[in-house]
Amino acid sequence: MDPPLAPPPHVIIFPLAAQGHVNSMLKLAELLAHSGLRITFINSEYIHHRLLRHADIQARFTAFPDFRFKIISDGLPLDHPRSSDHFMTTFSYVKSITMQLLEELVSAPDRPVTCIIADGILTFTIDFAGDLGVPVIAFRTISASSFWAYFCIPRMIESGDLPIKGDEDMDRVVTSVKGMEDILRCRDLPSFCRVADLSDWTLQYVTTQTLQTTRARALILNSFDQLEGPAISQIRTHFPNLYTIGPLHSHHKSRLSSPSPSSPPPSPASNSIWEVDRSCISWLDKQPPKSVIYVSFGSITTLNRHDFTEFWYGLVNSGRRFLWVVRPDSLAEGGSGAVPEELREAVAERGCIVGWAPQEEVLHHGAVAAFLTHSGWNSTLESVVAGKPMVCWPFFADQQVNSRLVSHAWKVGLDMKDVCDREVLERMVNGVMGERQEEFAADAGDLARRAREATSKGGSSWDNLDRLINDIRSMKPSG
Ligand SMILES: O=c1ccn([C@@H]2O[C@H](COP(=O)(O)OP(=O)(O)O[C@H]3O[C@H](CO)[C@@H](O)[C@H](O)[C@H]3O)[C@@H](O)[C@H]2O)c(=O)[nH]1
Ligand SMILES: C[C@H]1CC[C@@H]2C(C(=O)O)=CO[C@@H](O)[C@@H]21
Repeated sequence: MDPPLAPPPHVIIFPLAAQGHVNSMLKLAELLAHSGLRITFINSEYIHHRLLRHADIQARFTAFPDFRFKIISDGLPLDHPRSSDHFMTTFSYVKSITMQLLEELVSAPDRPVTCIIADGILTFTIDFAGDLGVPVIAFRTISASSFWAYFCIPRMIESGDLPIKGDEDMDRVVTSVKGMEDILRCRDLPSFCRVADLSDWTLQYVTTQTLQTTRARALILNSFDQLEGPAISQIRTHFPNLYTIGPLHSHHKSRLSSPSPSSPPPSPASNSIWEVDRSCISWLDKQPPKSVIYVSFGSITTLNRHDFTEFWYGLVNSGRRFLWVVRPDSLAEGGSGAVPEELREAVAERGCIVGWAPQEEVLHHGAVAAFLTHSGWNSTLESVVAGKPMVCWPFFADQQVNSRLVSHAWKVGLDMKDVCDREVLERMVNGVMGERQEEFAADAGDLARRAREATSKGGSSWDNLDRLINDIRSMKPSG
C-alpha cells in the first residue's frame, strides 16, 4: 500500500492591518494557495469585515479549500476611522497578543505550521516564532529603495547626513545611501527622517524594524529587478535570500490566468476595504481618449482644508478633465469630506468625484492619461503597470522616496513634494498631459513592458516566486 500523502506546507501570513499592506499580502496569499500551499491569513476584524463587504473574499477564497482566515482585533474600536497615522497605535496591541496567537495556531494538530510570512514592520514575530521553532520570512510592502534608505539610517547618522539641519538643508544631496548617491536629497528621505531629535519614537521604531529584518530567514519585496536595480543589489549584500516577486497585482493576474488543477477561475481580485463606486467607469467611458487625470491619495492620507482647496483650483484651472477620489474620511479637520455642492456643479462637465474607485481598472482605462498620486507603493506599481505618467504629492513615510524614483530615476512624471500650490499643480498637470506628454508616456510605456515581462513565465519575478515556493516546500513543518 502507498504511504499516506504528506499534507501540503502550511504558511501563516501576517500583515499589518492596513489597506496598503493587506492588499499585496493577500495577493501573495492567493498566489501561494494557487500553487497548492495551505494558508492561514491573519486578518484584523476591521479589515476582514470590510473585505467581506466590498471585495467578495468569501467567494474568492472558499475556492481554495485549504485557505483559512484567522480574525484578530487590532486594539482599536471598529468605528475608529484609522486614517492618517492612527494605526501606528496598533503596533503595541498586536505585539501583546502575537505570542498567544501563534501558540494557538502552531499547536493545532491538523495544521502543522511550516513557516510564517510576516509583515516586515512587525518583526517581533521573529522572536515569538523563534521560541516556537517556526521560521519567519519577512515581507516588506514598501519599495526596495525606501527599504534600503531606512536600512542606511545608521550610516546616514554616522556620516553626518542625518539629522537634517533645518528647512534650508532640504535640497542637500545625501551621499551615504550606497547605490542611490545621485538620487536622494534630504527632502526625498522617508518622512520619518525629518526630525531634529534622532531618538524620535517613529524614526527609532521603523529603523529598528528594518534592521531586525536581517534575522528573518528570507526577505520578500513587491518589486522587480529592472525597476529598482541599484537598491535591490545593495539589499542583496545583506539578504542573500531575497525574493523580488512584484508587481504582485500583475503577477497575480498572469499566474491566476494560467490553468492549474487546484485553482478557481481568475478573479478581479479587488482587495478594497471601501465600497467601490463604479459610476466613474461609466463616466470615463464617455470621455475622449487620454483626456482625464485620475486623482487619488490612497487609503490613509488626509488633506487639510488649505491643501484640498489648492488641489481643487489647480485641477480646475488646468482646464483638464479629472476623476478625483475623495474618501469620506479624507479631510483632516473632520467633517464628511464631501465636496461642497457649488464646487461640484461648477465643474460637473469635466470633473467626476467618487468616494472610492476601482483603481486598477481606472488606470488601465483609455480615457485616463495620467495619475495625481500620493506615491503609496501599491499606487505607484499600479501606475507603472498601466503605463501612466504621474504627478506625485507624497504625504508621508516611504512616499517621499517613491516620488523621487518617479521623477528622477524612471523619469515617468513630476514630483510636487513639499508644495501644495494651485499654480504649481496646474503647471505639472499640463506638463504630464500637454507639453511633455509624449516624453513621459514613452518612458512609462517602456517601464510597463518591463513590469509585464518580469511577471510573465520566465521573467525575474515569476522565477523568484517559484524559488520561494520551493524554499517553503523544503522546510520541515513544526510539531
Ligand atoms: O479609490 C481608490 C483608492 C485606492 N485604491 C487602492 O488602495 C491601495 C492604496 O495603496 P497605496 O497606494 O500603497 O497607499 P496607502 O493606502 O497609503 O498605503 C500604505 O501602505 C503602502 C504599502 O506599504 C505604503 O507604500 C504607503 O506609504 C502607506 O500609506 C491601492 O492598491 C489602490 O489601488 C482603490 O482601489 N481605490
Ligand atoms: C505608518 C507607516 C509605518 C511604517 C509602514 C510602512 C513601512 O515602512 O513598512 C509604510 O507605510 C505605512 O503603511 C507604515
